[in-house]
Amino acid sequence: MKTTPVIQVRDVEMSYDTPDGTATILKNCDLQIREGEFISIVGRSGGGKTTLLRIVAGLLTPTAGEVTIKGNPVQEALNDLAMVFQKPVLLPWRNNIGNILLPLEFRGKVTPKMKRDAQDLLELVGLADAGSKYPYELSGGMQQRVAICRALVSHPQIMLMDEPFGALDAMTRDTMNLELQRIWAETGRSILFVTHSIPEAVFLSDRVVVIGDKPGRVIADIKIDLPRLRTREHRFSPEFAAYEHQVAELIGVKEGIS
Ligand SMILES: Nc1ncnc2c1ncn2[C@@H]1O[C@H](COP(=O)(O)OP(=O)(O)OP(=O)(O)O)[C@@H](O)[C@H]1O
Repeated sequence: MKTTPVIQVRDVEMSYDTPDGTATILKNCDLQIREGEFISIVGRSGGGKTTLLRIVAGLLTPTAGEVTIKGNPVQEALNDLAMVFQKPVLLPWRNNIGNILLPLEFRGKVTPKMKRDAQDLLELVGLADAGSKYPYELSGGMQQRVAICRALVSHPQIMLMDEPFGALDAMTRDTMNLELQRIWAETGRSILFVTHSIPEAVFLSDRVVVIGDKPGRVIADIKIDLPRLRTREHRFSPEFAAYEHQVAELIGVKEGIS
């Protein structure tokens, strides 16, 4: 893993004018992500996680501070980024290969090589036979895998993922965690991942970043020193439990760990 920061968030602030006055959602927010790192952002609901991710994606402009991607302003680096949302948002009238190729179509002509790449990605996520099928023929977890293929097809250096497995049942979510870890290991992407689930964050991440609320800012940046590739069994180790408790305490979770 190289040490060059691919994402640099410096002193970011985000405020909104509301009928009750100015609401400051993020303040003095600093974060650095290096090439190939998997970073999760956790924190209380409403603490500003999605806001921070959208600022990094260039979808929101911060009130103050800056975000750079490989040293450039976000707006000049959009080709380096791809985003995966909580819902897969696939076009129902296009088959799955057609959905995956969509970002490339927006940029110009789709070549046979790009089509082969899309098929390779389907194989990577275990859906080799799904290309000619339509989204409605797939389960929620399979559709989210197609959405991940769509994010990967343009070879972005950075994947931004906003609670992508939040709508899945626990078993499917576990499987998707393993799958995402494998894709991350095989493709070498930097991933910034927002989640409500502390076990998911600990399982997937090189570092778990905890956002405190009112206003949101980074209150802890915890290195997860567990071996790769992680297996289901790692979830039951004392080291894993210790990380879960450390993160839960920082968030202020009093009972249980979501
Ligand atoms: N356009 C807006 N105007 C005013 N307030 C906003 C606006 N957009 C978001 N907010 C507020 O910003 C805060 C942070 O929202 P955000 O979605 O980033 O939090 P979050 O940590 O991702 O929450 P959750 O975990 O529930 O998804 C919330 O209190 C939200 O109401």
